Amino acid sequence: MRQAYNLHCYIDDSTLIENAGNYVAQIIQKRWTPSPVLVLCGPGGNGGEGFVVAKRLAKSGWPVRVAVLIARESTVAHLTELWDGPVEALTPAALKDAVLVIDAIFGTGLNRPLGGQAALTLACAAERKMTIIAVDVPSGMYSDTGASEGAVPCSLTVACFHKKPGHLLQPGRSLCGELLVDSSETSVTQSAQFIPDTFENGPTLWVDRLPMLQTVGNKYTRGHALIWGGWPATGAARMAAMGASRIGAGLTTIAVPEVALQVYAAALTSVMVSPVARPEDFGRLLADARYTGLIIGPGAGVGPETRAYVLAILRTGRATVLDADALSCFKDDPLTLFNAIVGPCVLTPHEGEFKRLFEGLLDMKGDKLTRARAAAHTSGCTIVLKGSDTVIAAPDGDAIINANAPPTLATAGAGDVLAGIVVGLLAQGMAPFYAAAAAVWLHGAAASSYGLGLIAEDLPGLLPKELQKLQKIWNHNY
Ligand SMILES: NC(=O)C1=CN([C@@H]2O[C@H](COP(=O)(O)OP(=O)(O)OC[C@H]3O[C@@H](n4cnc5c(N)ncnc54)[C@H](O)[C@@H]3O)[C@@H](O)[C@H]2O)[C@@H](O)CC1
Ligand SMILES: Nc1ncnc2c1ncn2[C@@H]1O[C@H](COP(=O)(O)OP(=O)(O)O)[C@@H](O)[C@H]1O
Ligand SMILES: [K+]
Repeated sequence: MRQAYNLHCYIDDSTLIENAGNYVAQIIQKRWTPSPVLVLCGPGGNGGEGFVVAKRLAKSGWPVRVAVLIARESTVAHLTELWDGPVEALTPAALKDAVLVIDAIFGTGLNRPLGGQAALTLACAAERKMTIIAVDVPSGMYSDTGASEGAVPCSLTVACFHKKPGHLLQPGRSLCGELLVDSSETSVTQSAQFIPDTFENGPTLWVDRLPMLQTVGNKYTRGHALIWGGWPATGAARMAAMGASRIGAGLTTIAVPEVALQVYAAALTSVMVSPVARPEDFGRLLADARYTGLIIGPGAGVGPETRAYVLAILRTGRATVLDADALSCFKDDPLTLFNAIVGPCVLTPHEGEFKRLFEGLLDMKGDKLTRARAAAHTSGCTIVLKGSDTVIAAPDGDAIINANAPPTLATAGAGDVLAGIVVGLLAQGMAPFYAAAAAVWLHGAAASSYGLGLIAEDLPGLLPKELQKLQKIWNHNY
């Protein structure tokens, strides 16, 4: 499983360069009819792959020109041998009549902003709306982080050997355009020697850990999710409850302040409501060990009451999700929160909430993967740092990047449903890191299946179809 999802590692080897270049050329030949190609080659392995692309296309009769960033004598000797045709200087003038521009300037070796003629030429190609095909990564994009210093949007990126984090993290993912991966036998064999700690989210990572129904089970054996329901924003907890129920929690209860009882009760049917008149009532509820997954935050409100309920929940040591206001209310005192965490816990912040909680503790200028990992380490929790490139990070350093979420999820309440899905899986006994990853993926898949016009209320009802698809994978594998 780990090998298949390796997102790190680069092998500087001429056989691999030859294979990668040939793969890119094959893709180009499959997708385009012979047309004028300009291959932009840098001084390292990426440039070497460019030479191989040029050689292969030229051999097939394509009109190919090659432009190099620095004099051929200065590039790595064994790479220049890959192309024995003429070369031009890599400047905007080289673009001339090219129809396809192959960006083989820099790959994973980039360690500073793209500048000079390389940046000018790519910017000029982008401005002229030429078709740009990136070899491995768009030059100027950092493969470890997806950050860009000078990269331009490409039509197609052909990742060599395997995906890197930058192919999935923004803005890198958007800059890549369509992404294809060279999964040839050699590349898979070569990357198998690495032990990765960063994965792309997908069922392979967690399908065998999903809760399975037992023929002789009852609703209690499927777990009981308890949600703190705030007031007056009651919709948030109700959406979380529907997420928890649809993902399979046998029972879902919302604990609500008495003032809100009628609102909640009138709006719910299978989800139960339990009134809490005084803080002690909530303590009594929590003492019932049949609540196997607890969540607080959606619509909870930011204030001392929410803080007190968060700490009461954490004292149980049971599997917990802290979302939204449960995070924001510890803005000035995050260590009190982290010190109180003694059991399995998932934090699901969006960037705003993340900043509130971790600003004084972590370097906020770091990339998303690094920040999520550092937050997981600092808090001792699984972190779900949300967005179009949600990162799920575990305290032990493993991290998963999610890439299946459509932008229709940028709608009020989508995060509340996600938090509910996570707690629903926790309540059924799934471990936090995998529950978080499965929830994020199912949330993205559900939203994708709907298309435009999605609102948060739609999401829970879309989960059954996605679960049924996963069951087919599970049945096939096990
Ligand atoms: N129907 C309902 O009852 C709803 C209730 N909600 C609840 O409303 C409360 C406030 O939630 P909000 O999410 O509005 O949070 P907040 O109001 O706490 O934070 C939003 C602020 O953070 C900033 N921010 C920075 N990066 C952001 C990002 N990537 N995504 C979102 N905001 C970002 C925004 O600019 C904004 O100023 C929570 O309790 C939430 O559960 C919302 O979920 C919406 C639906
Ligand atoms: N542009 C986007 N593309 C994909 N997913 C997104 C995008 N914007 C937000 N999301 C997802 O939608 C959800 C929004 O959650 P959140 O910001 O907490 O909103 P709310 O509090 O309104 O529920 C998260 O799961 C987030 O990852
Ligand atoms: K490149």
